[in-house]
Amino acid sequence: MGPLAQPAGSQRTTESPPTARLEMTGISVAFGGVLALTDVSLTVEPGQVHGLIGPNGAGKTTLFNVACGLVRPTEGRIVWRGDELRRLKPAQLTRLGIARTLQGVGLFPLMTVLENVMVGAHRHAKAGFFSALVALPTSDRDERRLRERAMAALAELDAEQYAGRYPGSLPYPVQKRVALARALVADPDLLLLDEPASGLSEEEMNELGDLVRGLSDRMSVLLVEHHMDLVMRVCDRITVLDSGVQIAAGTPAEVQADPAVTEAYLGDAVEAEPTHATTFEGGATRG
Ligand SMILES: Nc1ncnc2c1ncn2[C@@H]1O[C@H](COP(=O)(O)OP(=O)(O)OP(=O)(O)O)[C@@H](O)[C@H]1O
Repeated sequence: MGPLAQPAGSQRTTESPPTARLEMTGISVAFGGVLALTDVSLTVEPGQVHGLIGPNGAGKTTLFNVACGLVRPTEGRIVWRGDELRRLKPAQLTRLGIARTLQGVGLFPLMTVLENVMVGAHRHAKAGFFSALVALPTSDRDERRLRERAMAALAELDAEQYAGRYPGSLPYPVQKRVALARALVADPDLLLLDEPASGLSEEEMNELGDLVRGLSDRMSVLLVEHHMDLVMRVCDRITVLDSGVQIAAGTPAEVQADPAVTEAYLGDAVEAEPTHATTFEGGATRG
């Protein structure tokens, strides 16, 4: 897969680098009696790839879900492009210039690959299958334009040959590429990626790393990922959570050198099943 070209219809050029900033400040989330996050702050700077890491149960997915409106924080502020998002809902994301891929794949099984990607380009696209059906364009001209954009996104991810197939008939890594094409076709200013490398081979992961790095000249990326090699290679900054609390933040080198981080991961490796062991420094993975 090569670096993604600007999707057709995009307004941005290389002369106008990304300017959108996501600021999450003092975020706390309680699920019943469980404090999943306590006073966590994270800013994704324009055009940066920001990694979010931490051992199992650290609160990564919860913070990711706060960023995409799936979880409402108990406390804290979310500011996107200078505006506070008080009641962020997943259905508003595309219109706000935010796209996401979730853990797993999440493609609609009864739609073709092309239709799945077209849904991603629709500014009112919602999360459900029937909403997605409604979101498909009605006019021939709209449909043609969307189809072209979706095909361009698929082509950039080397997946255009699967356009007419149903997701369930495709290998998992191809499905992941399609899910990424669906997120990118809307030409977002912020891309939220939850464990994009899970289930990928080393070569596919390297390609994904190149792709994510290449995206940063036109969008910011928040990356939740267990594969340390990938995180260290592609991120400009990293936030580390442990037990719902931020224990470190900085460049990959700073985070790697932080004893609190090593300690958190060592504890996790000791508690984890042998097959899920994580070593922070060796780039070993789990998930
Ligand atoms: N819907 C929920 N209801 C109750 N507790 C939850 C819920 N979602 C998460 N939690 C709890 O919140 C804490 C943080 O979970 P979260 O899934 O955000 O961690 P994580 O860092 O993404 O973990 P992993 O790496 O294992 O996916 C955990 O203790 C988890 O059990």
